[in-house]
Amino acid sequence: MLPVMLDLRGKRVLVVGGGAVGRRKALSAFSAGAAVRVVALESLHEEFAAHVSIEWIQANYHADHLQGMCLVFAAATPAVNDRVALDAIRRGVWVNSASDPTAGDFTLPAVVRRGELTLAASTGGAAPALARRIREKLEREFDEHLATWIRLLEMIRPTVRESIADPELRRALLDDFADWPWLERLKAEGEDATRRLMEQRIRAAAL
Ligand SMILES: C[C@@]1(CC(=O)O)C2=NC(=C\c3[nH]c(c(CCC(=O)O)c3CC(=O)O)Cc3[nH]c(c(CC(=O)O)c3CCC(=O)O)/C=C3\N/C(=C\2)[C@@H](CCC(=O)O)[C@]3(C)CC(=O)O)/[C@H]1CCC(=O)O
Ligand SMILES: NC(=O)c1ccc[n+]([C@@H]2O[C@H](COP(=O)([O-])OP(=O)(O)OC[C@H]3O[C@@H](n4cnc5c(N)ncnc54)[C@H](O)[C@@H]3O)[C@@H](O)[C@H]2O)c1
Repeated sequence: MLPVMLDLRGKRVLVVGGGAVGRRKALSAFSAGAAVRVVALESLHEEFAAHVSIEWIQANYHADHLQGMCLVFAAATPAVNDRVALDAIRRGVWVNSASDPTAGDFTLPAVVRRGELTLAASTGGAAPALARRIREKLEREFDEHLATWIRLLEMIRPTVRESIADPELRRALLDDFADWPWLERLKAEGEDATRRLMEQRIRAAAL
């Protein structure tokens, strides 16, 4: 399996099934920028009333629903999901089956997001409940300070590039800023103090 980060902006995504699983997948695809269409037997779920860009079609799934889609999540009953997976594979549309990890092209990992950082845990379908537990553990270990740290690193990187000509020194400094004691410092002293200290170190290295 190849882990990838998909940019779904401007891509059309179909979700078959509007239960808890289908809605979760529709929201994930929507958050990744996709134009999402849900096909389900029941009428529009209230959770989606706020998400006007998610189109909800109350219908029995038909292969025609795959027309123009680049990705499909089968999240209905196992029998329907099997059909969706077969139809999609036949048409060359990438498909995920919520009921059978082997039926489609990919499975979804449990995800933690911290600013620009994404942590994903997958057991490849062996133990989804364990993937969730690992996600919870990662959430505790990597809290919001990590997002701030990454933002700081992104911010000071151009300054390091501009101020330090020696590539060895530049690398050593960036490597040091990306080391764990800085996260501890950030937690203890806050963002402004940490940024000032980083800037001091850059000035000292530039001398
Ligand atoms: C990671 C996560 C992401 C997400 O869905 O967004 C995800 N499942 C999550 C949770 C979860 N799913 C289930 C439980 C109940 C406990 C249990 O059954 O173990 C829990 C735990 C809970 O909810 O606490 C039930 C379940 N899941 C699948 C089946 C069918 C089967 O395998 O037979 C059944 C049985 C259904 C039934 O029998 O009715 C299948 C899949 N679930 C996957 C992903 C893919 C493999 C991921 C991997 O193995 O790493 C895969 C193959 C397909 C896919 O969906 O891509 C999400 C964590 C979200 C979070 O972060 O909290
Ligand atoms: N991946 C996961 O995390 C995970 C977790 C639990 C369950 N599952 C699997 O995901 C699937 C969905 O789970 P759920 O709890 O959301 O189920 P659910 O019963 O709440 O929802 C099923 C949805 O499928 C729709 N549906 C059924 N037949 C259809 C058809 N012919 N055409 C269009 N829509 C149809 C229903 O209208 C409903 O919206 C199941 O197959 C289940 O085994 C996966």
